[in-house]
Amino acid sequence: MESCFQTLNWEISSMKYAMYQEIKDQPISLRRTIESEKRHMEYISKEFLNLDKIFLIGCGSSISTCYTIRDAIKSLSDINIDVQTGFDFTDHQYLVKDSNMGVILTSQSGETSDTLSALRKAKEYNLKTVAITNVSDSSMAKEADDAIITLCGEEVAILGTKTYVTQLFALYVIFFNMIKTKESEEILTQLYTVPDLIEEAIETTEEKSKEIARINKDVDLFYCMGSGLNFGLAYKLAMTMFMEGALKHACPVYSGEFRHGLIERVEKGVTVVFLKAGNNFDDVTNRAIKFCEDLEVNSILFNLNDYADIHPLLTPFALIVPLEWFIYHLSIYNNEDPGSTRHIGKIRY
Ligand SMILES: N[C@@H]1[C@@H](O)[C@H](O)[C@@H](COP(=O)(O)O)O[C@@H]1O
Repeated sequence: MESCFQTLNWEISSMKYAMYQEIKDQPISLRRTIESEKRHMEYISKEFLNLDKIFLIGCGSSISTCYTIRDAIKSLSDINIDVQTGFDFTDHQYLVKDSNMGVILTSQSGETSDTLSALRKAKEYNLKTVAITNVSDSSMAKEADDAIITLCGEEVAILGTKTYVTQLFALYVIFFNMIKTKESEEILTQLYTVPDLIEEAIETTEEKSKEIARINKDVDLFYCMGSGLNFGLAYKLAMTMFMEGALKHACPVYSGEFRHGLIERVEKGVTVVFLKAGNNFDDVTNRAIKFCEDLEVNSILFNLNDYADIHPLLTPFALIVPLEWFIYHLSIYNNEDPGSTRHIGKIRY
């Protein structure tokens, strides 16, 4: 498949860090990917429909999309999905040759060694494999049985912006096409409004997020909490956005686990970022928010209802841009380039 890099000619402003332009590139990346890969994703959806089990493999930003789709569809269907890191799949997964299972490997670069070795193991056991990657001539794109190529152009910022939304989008198309209910069809219809939604959020959410960043610029540790499908986003926020991007300490917490650890640490001076979908997934998150309020914890709330009027199972698409602006400006307030890296590059160790 022809590389998309030569055809994209976006101007990178020399005055801003790479992440700035990459936030802005998200709508065009989505539109190009939809135009080029929509039918292909629907085909993969059919191919994977009758499998006994589907493994989703990735790491960092890429595994966060796997957690999100797993948790988004589990309230609507009993599709058997198992999310694993490449290392776990390679080192600890028992497999039987020729079993009726499939593996979807998510990787911006298509080269991450742990995910690549999982692909090679899946092939050794003759399982169906599909890579979702941003690099059309990467090892994963070449070695998997099939590959969905996200057309984002080069992504420089370490934490993953446009590759995150397009990868997540591809997983939604694949899995929501497997569920034929009225609700899933409504979600699929709304999914195709996401490029417009993101375009609008890029224009309208920066100032508010910048202010949140200013207020919290000296915070050292951010706990990131969500339940249901928002756990995947909380994971991405902590692992790649705060730690890799803003170089701040952070820890993802599943809201259901709040009272088994973090509850003993919350007090005035501790900061918790809550992600809310505004539906009944949020019961346990709401209880944690109330508990923290009573203890004067520094709570930062990103709630779907404040940003978009879409189905709660699409929440990550509505919250990602305000979160990106928050991380972008938090980094600037701390004199850090949000896209740079200290020890690990875009192409891995
Ligand atoms: N520092 C990077 C992360 O930012 C990235 O999310 C992850 C997965 O990379 P890829 O999606 O290319 O497999 O690898 C590294 O850990």
